[in-house]
Amino acid sequence: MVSTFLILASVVLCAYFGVLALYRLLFHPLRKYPGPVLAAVTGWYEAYYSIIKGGEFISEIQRLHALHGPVVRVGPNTLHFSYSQAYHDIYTHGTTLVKEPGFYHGVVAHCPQASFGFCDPVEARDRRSLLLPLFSRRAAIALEYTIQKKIDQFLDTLKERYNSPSSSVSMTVAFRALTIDIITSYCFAESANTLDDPELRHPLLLNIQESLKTILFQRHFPFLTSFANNAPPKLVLWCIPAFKVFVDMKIRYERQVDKLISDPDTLLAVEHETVYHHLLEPKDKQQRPSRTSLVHEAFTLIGAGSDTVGNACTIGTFYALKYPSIRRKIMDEICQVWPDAGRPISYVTLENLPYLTAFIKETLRFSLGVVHPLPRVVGSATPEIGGLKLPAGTIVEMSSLLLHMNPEAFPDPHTFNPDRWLGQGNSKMVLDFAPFSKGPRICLGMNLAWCELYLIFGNIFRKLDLSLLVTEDTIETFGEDHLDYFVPHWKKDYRVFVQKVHDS
Ligand code: HEM
Repeated sequence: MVSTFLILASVVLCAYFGVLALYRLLFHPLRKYPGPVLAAVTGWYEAYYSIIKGGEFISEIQRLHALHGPVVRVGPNTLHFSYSQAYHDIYTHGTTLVKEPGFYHGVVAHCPQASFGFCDPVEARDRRSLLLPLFSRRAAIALEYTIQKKIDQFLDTLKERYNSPSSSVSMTVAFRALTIDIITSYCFAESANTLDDPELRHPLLLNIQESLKTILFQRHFPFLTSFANNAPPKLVLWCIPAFKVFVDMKIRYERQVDKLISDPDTLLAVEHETVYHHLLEPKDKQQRPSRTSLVHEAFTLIGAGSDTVGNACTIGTFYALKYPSIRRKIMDEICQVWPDAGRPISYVTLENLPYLTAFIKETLRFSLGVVHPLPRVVGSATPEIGGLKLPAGTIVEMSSLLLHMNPEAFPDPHTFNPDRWLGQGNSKMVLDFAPFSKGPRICLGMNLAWCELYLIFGNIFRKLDLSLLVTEDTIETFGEDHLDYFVPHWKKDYRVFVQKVHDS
C-alpha cells in the first residue's frame, strides 16, 4: 500500500517537473533569450555554482556573457546584463523595480525586517527616512571622533604587536576588527570591542568571517536561518552548535532593545546620538519599529557596515604597499596638510586631497562592495531595460563587477591606477562608478563609509610605515582572484608588519 503510494507520488512529481521544464523551455516569455538549458529550467543552476562550486557564480556569469552575448538567461525567470545602460535602467532609474523578495529574504533570513531586507519600496523609504539623520554627511562629521578613537586603538595594536616579520598580521582580519568596532560604536555607542583582543581572535570576528561564507547558502536554504531566528536558543544550539555566536549576538541585541523599550530614559545617558534615538522616537509614532525589527536593524547595520569598509581597506592598503610610487604620492600629499602627526586631522581636510581621493575611488572600483548581482523585479510600469521591453515579474540584475571592469569606461580595467581619477577623466567613468549601487536603494551608509575610508587611510599612511610580508603564497595575485560570497571574498590573503612609526 505504502509502496504504491510512493510510486504514484514519484510519478506525479516527475510529471509535474517535466511539464514545468517544458513550459520554461518552450513557452516561457524569456524563452528567446540565450543561456544554458539548465539555467532556464531551474534556479538550482545558480545554487550549484554558489554552493557546490563555492562562490563561483560570478565567474560563471562572465563565462556565459562571453559565450552568449550581453543578455543571458541565468535563471528560469532571470536575465543578467553586461552593459551599463541596463545597469542604470535597473538601479539608477529603477523606481518602478523592487528588490526581489526570494533573494533578499534568503540573504538576510536572519534579519528580514530591516532596511536592507525590506522589498516593499514604501517600507524601505520610511525606514531610510528614520535612519538617514545618523548617516548624513553632517552626522558622520559630528561623530568622526568615535571613528578616530577606534583607529587610534587599531594603530596602537599594530605598533605594539605586529612590528616585525615574525609577528605579522592578516590585514583582512585586522580591518574587519577595526570596522566592526567602528560601526558598533557609531550606531549604538556600545562598541563590540573586538580590538581589545590583540591576537584578533575575538569570537565575533571569527563568526563574521565564517558567516560570510554562508550568505549564499542562506539565500537558497533560508528556512535554516529562520529556524535559528525563531526557535528557542537552547534548541537551536542543540541542533546546530555552530550557531552559538549568532545566538549570543541575538541575545545581546534583544537585551539592548528590551532595556531601551522598558526604560527609554536610558537613551539620555548614552555618550552620543545613536540609531535608537531615531528609531525609538520617530516624529510619526506609527513608524516606530517593532522589537523584532529593532533587533533585525542592529544585525543589518553591523553586517552591512563592517565587512564592506574592511574589504575596501584591505584592497587599498595592498595596492599602496605593492606599488611604492602610490604610497609615496599619498604620503607626500598628506604630509603637506598634516605636518605634525601628533596632532589630530579632520575628515574635511583629508577629503580635499586630490590624490588620496583618487586612490580611494580606485580602491572602491576594485573592491566592488557587493559582487553578487542584485536582483530587481520588473513592474508593470517599468520602461525598457537596456533597450528591451520585458514582461512584469521578470527578474533583472547586473553585477557591479561588469560595470567596474568595463574597458570602455575604465581603460585597462584590471590595473589599479588612481591617476585615472585625476584631471578631467571621462564622463562615462564617473557615471559608471557605482560601489554603493545607485537609485532609491543606494547604500544608506555611504557618507559614513567615505568618512571612515579617509580617516583610516589617512592615519595609516601618515603614521605607519607598513611592509608587505613576502611569502611563498603569491601575494602578487591578491586582489585579482575573488569568489562571490555576496560580497567579494579574496582567494588569497596577505600579511604586513609595522616597519617604522612616523611620530612627527
Ligand atoms: C565601502 C563601504 C560600503 C560599500 C561598498 C557598500 C555597498 C552597498 C551596496 C552596493 C548596497 C546596495 C545593496 C542592494 O541593493 O541590495 C548597500 C546597501 C546598504 N548599505 Fe552599504 N556599503 C558600504 C558601507 C556601508 C556602511 C558603513 C553602512 C552603515 C551601516 C551601510 C549600510 C547599508 C544599508 C543599510 C544598505 C541597504 C539600503 C537599502 O536597501 O535601502 N553600508 N551598500
